[in-house]
Amino acid sequence: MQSLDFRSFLLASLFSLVGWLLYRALYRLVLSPIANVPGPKLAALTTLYAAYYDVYLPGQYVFKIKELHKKYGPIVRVTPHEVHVNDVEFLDAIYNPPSRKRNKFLPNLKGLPLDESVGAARNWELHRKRREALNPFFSHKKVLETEGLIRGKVDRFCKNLDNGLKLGSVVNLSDMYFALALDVVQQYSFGQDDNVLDDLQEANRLRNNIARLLRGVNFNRHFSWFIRMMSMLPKSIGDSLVPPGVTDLVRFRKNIRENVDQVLADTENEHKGDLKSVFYELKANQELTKFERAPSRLEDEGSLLIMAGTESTAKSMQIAQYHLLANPSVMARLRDELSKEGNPTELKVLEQLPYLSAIILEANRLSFGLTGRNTRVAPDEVLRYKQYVLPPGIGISMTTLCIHTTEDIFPDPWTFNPDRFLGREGMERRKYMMSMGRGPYKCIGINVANAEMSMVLAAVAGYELQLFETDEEDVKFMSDSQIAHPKPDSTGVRARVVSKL
Ligand code: HEM
Repeated sequence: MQSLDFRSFLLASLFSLVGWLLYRALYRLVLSPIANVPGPKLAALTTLYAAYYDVYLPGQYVFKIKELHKKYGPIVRVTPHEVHVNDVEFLDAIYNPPSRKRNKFLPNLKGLPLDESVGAARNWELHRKRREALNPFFSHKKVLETEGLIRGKVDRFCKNLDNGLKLGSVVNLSDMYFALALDVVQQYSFGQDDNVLDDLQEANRLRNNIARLLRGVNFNRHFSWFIRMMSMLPKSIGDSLVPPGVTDLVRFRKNIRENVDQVLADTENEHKGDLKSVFYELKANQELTKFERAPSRLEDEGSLLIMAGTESTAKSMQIAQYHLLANPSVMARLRDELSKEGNPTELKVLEQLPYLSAIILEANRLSFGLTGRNTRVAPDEVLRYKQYVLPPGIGISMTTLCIHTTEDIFPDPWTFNPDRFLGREGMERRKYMMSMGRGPYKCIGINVANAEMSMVLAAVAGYELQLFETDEEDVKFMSDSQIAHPKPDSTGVRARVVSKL
């Protein structure tokens, strides 16, 4: 009797499950308010379609989406809950509508579990509060005050080039740019750094770890339940099953937590340093609630700051450097511009140089910033795109890939051409740049990144470098995993130091 009851229970559960799946399929394909948006039926039916391109191929969904637009037109349904628009004139409606609210889209925040960081604040109001606490550290004025810190690091960078020249060895510029960006953002955040520029083997190890960690982002985003499940298993079993990127993330966060704890434990501010650094100021900011200053919240904020400040900046610097070395005419024009100004090193002068600024913009364009679907949600507003009505709660995205390779705006888009940002037309074109994001969520570190890039690129132009076993695929956007990844077996941009000019 008991086994009969159990069988009936199983059967009833099975029927309910099948019924629920059928209803869900019907809803997604027919009843959903975005059922009329064109796109592959499989993408409308299940997120596994996106997962196939994101995780299995991997990092190819953004490229597939670009293809889908050729077939389906400027608006495509890319998952059951999300549409993608390929129309630069719709940028502001998604990212920067004056005095209207935009939230972030929950499924896209699951890739990097930094839940309490400013970047993961899903709700516009919470985001604004966190952003306001950070803004003062990133103003242009504040960056000018930290010029000496960046100059010290650029000098250390050049010492590594001098060493390479003396020893006749090959230098790994990717490791060096990574170390530069990491040292700077650590100083900015914690008032001290690990001086990774002095230990390039460590820089190489850390760079590879972070790249591996980022390669895990798409998996985490689609299968966050798996990560949660693994974390419940005994450590010995869990550790052997989790993908390598997750172990790296745990190690990375542990390191950040130690930094945060050191700042919190430094009650006399003995290690505060001369400059105001983010976490020393946040811990003293009485306007923030206790939760906002709690160690675990600060650990998330620190992890985001270090990761965002290091990886993206290092990437843009590598891209600029590669193209400067691969295109002697571009390097010649940069050297000419610098020499006409008396080879300046001051940030205030460097940031006014039009060609150097155009090189930085072009490197940022080809870095593609955050390469995934940068999805927003209008919480209380119906959006309209052509004849399509997009009700509140629907995810709407545009990828930087689509924007930065729009031929009408950026002709011959895969060619490194700083000229496209010069003159009146060039100025006009800048408004379509998305590498730093747009609107209230846009990059907070723009001024820091620009300062680092202009100072180091000007300094390195003073050396004759020759690329060593490096080609464009070492810097090209070939797969998306939060940021652009080059060919999988790339060892970075490497060069021989031929002479000091
Ligand atoms: C060339 C270098 C950089 C690029 C291309 C870049 C790109 C971006 C992009 C696209 C976003 C927007 C994310 C979104 O819309 O959700 C962002 C956010 C952010 N970036 Fe950067 N970034 C760079 C450098 C930096 C630096 C140097 C720092 C720190 C010193 C930094 C810290 C941040 C932070 C904290 C956020 C989150 C801002 C928020 O959610 O309000 N970034 N970055």
